[in-house]
Amino acid sequence: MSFSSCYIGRFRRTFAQIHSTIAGRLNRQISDCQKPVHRKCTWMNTQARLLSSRTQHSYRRKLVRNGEKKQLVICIEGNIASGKTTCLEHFSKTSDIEVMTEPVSKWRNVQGHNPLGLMYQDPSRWGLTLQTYVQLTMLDRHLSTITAPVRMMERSIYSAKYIFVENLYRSGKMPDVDFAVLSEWFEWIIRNIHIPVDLIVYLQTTPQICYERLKERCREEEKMIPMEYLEAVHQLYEDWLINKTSFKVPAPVLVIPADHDLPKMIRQYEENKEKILLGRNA
Ligand SMILES: Nc1ncnc2c1ncn2[C@@H]1O[C@H](COP(=O)(O)OP(=O)(O)O)[C@@H](O)[C@H]1O
Ligand SMILES: O=c1ccn([C@H]2C[C@H](O)[C@@H](COP(=O)(O)O)O2)c(=O)[nH]1
Repeated sequence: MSFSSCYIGRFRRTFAQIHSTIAGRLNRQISDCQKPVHRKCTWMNTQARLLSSRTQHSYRRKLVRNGEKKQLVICIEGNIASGKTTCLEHFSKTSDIEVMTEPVSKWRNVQGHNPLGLMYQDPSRWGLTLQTYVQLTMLDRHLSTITAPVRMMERSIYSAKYIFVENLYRSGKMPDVDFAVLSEWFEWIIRNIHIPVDLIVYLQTTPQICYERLKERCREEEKMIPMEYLEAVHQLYEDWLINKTSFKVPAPVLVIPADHDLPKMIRQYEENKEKILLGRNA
């Protein structure tokens, strides 16, 4: 087999895997968000109907998650090492809440490769690779079946794009063409797939505290992260969720100050539990 046919064969297999992952998570129905339509059709038919519906009507139809019901989806957002996983651990003890951490283990090992580590070593070369995989795995998380009345998940497909892709691009570490490809992928996803988020819980920290916690956690790939990186991520989060000057915020935001020690954080989580369970920020 020639090098090119072997390469094309591998590309086709990878594309088929990605396609079946996403398609498998989707209900093969189309929905207009206000008026759900319950028509069964194939993935290809769905695409065809989406296209035709867009040309004929002003409202937009989106693909929906398998078995989508009225469960609440809460996304926990915050800087690296702000305490998101620790927060989820706390709420995992509550009945009726399903917690879902970020798929970091996948980002550290995809078929024996470590895109997270590669990205930190050479962001210009590997930023696109990591963020493409982050986008896929986060989409997979958003579309997976919810098994409890409330789902709390760590970060979202939105922060992957609005914080991490944006940071790579703004810092000059992502070439224009990589940013354009990722942006078109992202825009297609949010235009065509319904990704419900009911509340964003923002763990608001100072970059200095995150730096200390990052050092304490000591994840191998993150050893070279400088303070400036955490400051840039912090500013992007503040502009998105507090100042609301950068990107559209997909849900109401509940801000929890998170520089405090663990006992105080747990008290704050308990104080905010009812709001979180109701998906409210006030
Ligand atoms: N309130 C806190 N005070 C001190 N250390 C904390 C606190 N919350 C978390 N940590 C520690 O900080 C590190 C990062 O926390 P983690 O929950 O993994 O953050 P994230 O998931 O946001 O990256 C971990 O070592 C964790 O034990
Ligand atoms: O889109 C993303 C999301 C996360 N990362 C990096 C940042 C951290 O090194 C790890 C996991 O983040 P935590 O805040 O510790 O959960 O993944 C990224 O590069 N791009």
